[in-house]
Amino acid sequence: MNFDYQIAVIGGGSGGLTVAAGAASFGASVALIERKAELGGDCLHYGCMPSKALIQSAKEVYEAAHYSSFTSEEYDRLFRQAMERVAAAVQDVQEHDSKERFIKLGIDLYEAEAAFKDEHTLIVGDKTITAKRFVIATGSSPIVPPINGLDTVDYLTNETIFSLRERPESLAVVGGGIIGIELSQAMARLGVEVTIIEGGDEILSKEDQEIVRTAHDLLSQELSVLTRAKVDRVDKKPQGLTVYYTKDGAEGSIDAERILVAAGRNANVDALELQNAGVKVTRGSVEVDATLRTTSRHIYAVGDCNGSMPFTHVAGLEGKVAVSNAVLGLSKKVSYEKVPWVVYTSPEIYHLGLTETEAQEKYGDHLLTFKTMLRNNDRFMAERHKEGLVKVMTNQRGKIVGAHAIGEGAGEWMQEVGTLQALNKKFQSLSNVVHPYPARNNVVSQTADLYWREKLFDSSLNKAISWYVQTFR
Ligand SMILES: Cc1cc2nc3c(=O)[nH]c(=O)nc-3n(C[C@H](O)[C@H](O)[C@H](O)COP(=O)(O)OP(=O)(O)OC[C@H]3O[C@@H](n4cnc5c(N)ncnc54)[C@H](O)[C@@H]3O)c2cc1C
Ligand SMILES: NC(=O)c1ccc[n+]([C@@H]2O[C@H](COP(=O)([O-])OP(=O)(O)OC[C@H]3O[C@@H](n4cnc5c(N)ncnc54)[C@H](O)[C@@H]3O)[C@@H](O)[C@H]2O)c1
Repeated sequence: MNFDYQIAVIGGGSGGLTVAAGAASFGASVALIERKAELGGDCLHYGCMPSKALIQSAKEVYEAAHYSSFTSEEYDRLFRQAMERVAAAVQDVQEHDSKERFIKLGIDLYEAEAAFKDEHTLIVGDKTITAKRFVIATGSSPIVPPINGLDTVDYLTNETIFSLRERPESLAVVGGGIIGIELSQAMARLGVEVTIIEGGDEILSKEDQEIVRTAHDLLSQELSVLTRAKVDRVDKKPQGLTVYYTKDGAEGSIDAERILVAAGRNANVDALELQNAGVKVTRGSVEVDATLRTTSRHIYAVGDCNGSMPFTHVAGLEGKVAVSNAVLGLSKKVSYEKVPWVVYTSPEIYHLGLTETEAQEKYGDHLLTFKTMLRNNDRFMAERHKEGLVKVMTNQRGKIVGAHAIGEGAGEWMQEVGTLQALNKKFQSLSNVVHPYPARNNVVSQTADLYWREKLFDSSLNKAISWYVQTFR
């Protein structure tokens, strides 16, 4: 059977663009279908890029506020400037992800929503295209929980918050996950009074508990955090709204000008008519095996839509694996064991592998945990950023099973541990690498030194060395 294309990629975000560009570079005929006017997906338009631009602007304002206090009018102006800077940053990257770039690679672009007609046919707007293989990369959208009255207020999500130009006086945030926390801190630093309402026991539920406690304490200095709080309803008021919630059995309420919903993500699968192609959806996401194949063998799924790990670098990783399998015919498996992530709060949080609780469950008495508090490191003392810690867990031989940190710039300097793990090196080998003093990553080698201290202290080798020094030197 003849097909219009060898590969049709649905979705022009982080995952889809990686697949389309990779497939075209190997000489495949490729169709890329994107329902929005621009390529780039959530990361570029409503996610990583605008949020990181906003976080940087907010950080500068926050640091400046240590030296001179701003009036309400000055905060209004700084807020507008921050939002304009966000738009400029998105525009910069948009040029990099331009349609022309992909057309030049020989890819046929379709600007329409795609739906499967049958296993090899897509309806794309008023056209029909066929392909031998498909990669679904349709991403995710914000979950809007069924809260009474929420639909009567003009609530914000990550898709609308970056379009704000006027500073709200106050903001209630539903959800204390990564999105809620990053955006809340940025807003607070731009002069918005923020209250986070989190239904679970703690914010940032996927992080190591000790790291979360530090993050919670530090964030509470800048904004209000309510945990174990269930939002019951939202009432619209002439000026803003009131959020009613139940916390620990008691009812409470807060008034706010705006409300942001950051309550998790839903995979974008509804429009695809996946049943027509025999593709199964499990727990709301496209079901895939370790090679990223769906229940239809010629159809693959990458990125947020498959429910694995909703990060841009994971969409990129999966995109590369999908190219190997769908284009080159390999059966490469994707592994998430060595995938780190960073929460871009101030200070940043770095996450790799198991948390301490998970590692203790898995390794029990065989687990080694090495920890350095930043207050015991010269650079963090010098910069007066002493809050935070580094924690690395290994097995008895030094194989890294988890690494976590909270501290100024942790997203950059902790990746040293991620690189060691990816290269299958033992944690203690870092002790042999000379670090320039007082670079922040000294705190990582300082932590690796603890391995030797633990291993040598009280060991028979240490006793023999002591005997040798005392007897012969
Ligand atoms: C506020 C925020 C901040 C974030 N920050 C970070 C961060 O700092 N680091 C990080 O790693 N991750 C971050 N993420 C997560 C990251 O944005 C996602 O993991 C990433 O965008 C997923 O890429 P994707 O290709 O799966 O989906 P997307 O990038 O969302 O792309 C999917 C594309 O498919 C299109 N589409 C959907 N359905 C159809 C259809 N039927 N037909 C045609 N087109 C369709 C959509 O329009 C979209 O363009 C953040 C997310 C948010 C919301
Ligand atoms: N720095 C980064 O890499 C980065 C930044 C932002 C987002 N992301 C990605 O996006 C994903 C989604 O982020 P997210 O924060 O939306 O989701 P999430 O699932 O991490 O957090 C959602 C939070 O909302 C809470 N919640 C849900 N319904 C609620 C309700 N009705 N009332 C009160 N609380 C409620 C949940 O308990 C949870 O803690 C992240 O897991 C991450 O993978 C990554």
